[in-house]
Amino acid sequence: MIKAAIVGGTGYTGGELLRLAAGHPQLSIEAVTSRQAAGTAVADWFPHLRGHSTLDFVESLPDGGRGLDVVFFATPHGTAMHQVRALLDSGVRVIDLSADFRLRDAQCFAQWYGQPHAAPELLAEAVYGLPEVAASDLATARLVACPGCYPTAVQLALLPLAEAGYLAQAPIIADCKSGVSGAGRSGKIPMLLAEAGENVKAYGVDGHRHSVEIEQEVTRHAGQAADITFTPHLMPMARGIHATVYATLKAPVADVQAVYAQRYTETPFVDVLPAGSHPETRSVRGTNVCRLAVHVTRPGRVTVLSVIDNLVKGASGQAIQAMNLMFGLDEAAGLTLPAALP
Ligand SMILES: NC(=O)C1=CN([C@@H]2O[C@H](COP(=O)(O)OP(=O)(O)OC[C@H]3O[C@@H](n4cnc5c(N)ncnc54)[C@H](OP(=O)(O)O)[C@@H]3O)[C@@H](O)[C@H]2O)C=CC1
Ligand SMILES: CC(=O)N[C@@H](CCC(=O)OP(=O)(O)O)C(=O)O
Repeated sequence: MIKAAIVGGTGYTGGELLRLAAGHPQLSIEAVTSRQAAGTAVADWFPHLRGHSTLDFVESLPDGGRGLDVVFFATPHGTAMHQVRALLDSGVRVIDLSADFRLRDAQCFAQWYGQPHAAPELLAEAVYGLPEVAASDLATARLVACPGCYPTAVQLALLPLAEAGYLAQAPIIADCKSGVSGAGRSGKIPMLLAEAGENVKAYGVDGHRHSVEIEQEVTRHAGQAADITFTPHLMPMARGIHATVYATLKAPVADVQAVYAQRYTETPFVDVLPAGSHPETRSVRGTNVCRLAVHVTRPGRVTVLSVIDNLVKGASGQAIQAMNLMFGLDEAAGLTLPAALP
């Protein structure tokens, strides 16, 4: 049994970690923190977890986390980076769902996240935890940076073209839509039903922090610069991301569908749909699956449609997938149920 704790258990991703842990045969959540809910029962906070968790929230990790195998941080950016060093020194591995260890460069982090990095010496060690790329690094990782939700959907859409050397530097356009849970549970006015319902709106067009993360990673997969125009939109739904990614190839490729099918034959959570398909966000709701469809719209131009659940493959499910690989478990342990539909 893996002994784990969650820092930041009252948010959407913390709640999702607890839900997924309830169905995981080898994961035991020993403690879950919240400053505002300390002393109250997890089941009082999350009605769907009644009967699945007997824990009470605690203010901070008991005994500083010592004795645990792994700690998940489901906290806002700028939290984990202050606490990770002590955990690693105690022999506890860390999976951070925030952006604290995603960017390789501390100055770049400071520029996009508006604060200096508190542990820049750990950036080189942190494994960027997209399991479809990093499975072998995850096996030995002490510190894992879970990819952001939009970057997960976009990278999986581009990965086969990037790795095969087919992707041109530009234009590459990622037109993305997200449900409101992507913004967290802290009650921002634009996320209220009366504001987000019956409405679609772009945001962050002049610069979203995920642009730099997407470019950093696609450049790494391609081994050459990738210039990506990324535009997110807020959709009137609770969960889900739909990424429509327009890629330009260096030259026409004979069978792009086969390139995708081949790249993802051994990856349990990427489902390449038959040619001509249009994946739906509801088909992955509550699951760790990314569904992809590839369309060649003219020679050398590819449109990839990619859907994920932002809270599962985009956050907590991906974190558990990474944990499974870190501890030598079945990669899919605890993550196999299909979506609830409709
Ligand atoms: N929502 C999403 O779709 C995705 C989110 N992420 C990332 O995951 C992280 C969590 O997101 P989400 O669950 O949506 O966030 P929420 O705002 O819903 O929850 C944040 C949690 O962190 C706790 N917290 C806040 N500040 C601190 C602090 N200084 N120290 C300790 N605990 C703190 C809060 O509890 P309390 O204040 O009571 O301590 C709460 O439990 C973020 O970094 C987010 O960017 C990543 C991918 C997708
Ligand atoms: C709808 C919405 O607001 N989404 C969030 C992204 C959430 C996420 O996964 O990103 P991080 O983990 O990097 O915070 C946003 O655009 O800021």
